[in-house]
Amino acid sequence: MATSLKNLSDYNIEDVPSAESMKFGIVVSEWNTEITEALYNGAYDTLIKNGASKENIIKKYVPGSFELTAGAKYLAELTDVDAVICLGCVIQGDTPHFDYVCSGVTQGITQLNLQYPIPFIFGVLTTSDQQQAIDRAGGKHGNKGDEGAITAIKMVHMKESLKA
Ligand SMILES: Nc1c(NC[C@H](O)[C@H](O)[C@H](O)CO)[nH]c(=O)[nH]c1=O
Ligand SMILES: CC(=O)[C@@H](O)COP(=O)(O)O
Repeated sequence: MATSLKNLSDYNIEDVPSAESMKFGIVVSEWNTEITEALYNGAYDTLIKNGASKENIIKKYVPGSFELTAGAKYLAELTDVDAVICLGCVIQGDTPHFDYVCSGVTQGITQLNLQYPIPFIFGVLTTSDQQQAIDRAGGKHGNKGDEGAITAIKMVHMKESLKA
C-alpha cells in the first residue's frame, strides 16, 4: 500500500506495548537536516508517548544516510540499547548517486538485523524531491519517524515475548 493511502503516523495506541522498560538508540543523518530533525522529533515524541523514558533514548548523528549503518552498529556494540532507529533522507539528485546511497543503507541495515540480536529500524526517506520528503516528515502523509518508533517498540516486545 502506498504511503499516500496509509498515513505514516496512524496507529492504534491500544495495539502498542508499553516502552517503559525499553532503551532506544536513534541515529540521525545530517544530510537534509531539516527533514531528519523532523523525523527525529516524531520518533522521540512517539517513544515518550508510549511510555519510554527520555533517559532511555540515545541520539547520535552521522554525516549522511550511508553512514547510518556504521552508526547503528556502534550503538549496538557499545551500548545496551534494545533497538536502533535509523533516520535519514535521501533525495534524488542529478546523478545515479541516489541509487547507490539508497542501496548501501538498505543492504547495510538489513545485514545488521541479521548479524545482531536487536532490531534495526529503517526510517530512511528515499524521495524524488524535497516536497515528497516534507510530506513524510510531519506533512500530509504523516511522519516516518513516528512509524519507526512504533516499529521499534513492537519488535522489542515481540522479541521479549519469546523469552517469557
Ligand atoms: N545525497 C545524499 C546523501 N549523500 C551522502 C552520503 O550519504 C554519504 O554521507 C557520502 O557518500 C559519504 O560517504 N546522503 C543523504 O543522507 N541524503 C542525500 O540526499
Ligand atoms: C542522493 C545523493 O547523493 C544526491 O542527492 C547527490 O546529488 P547529485 O546526484 O546531483 O550529485
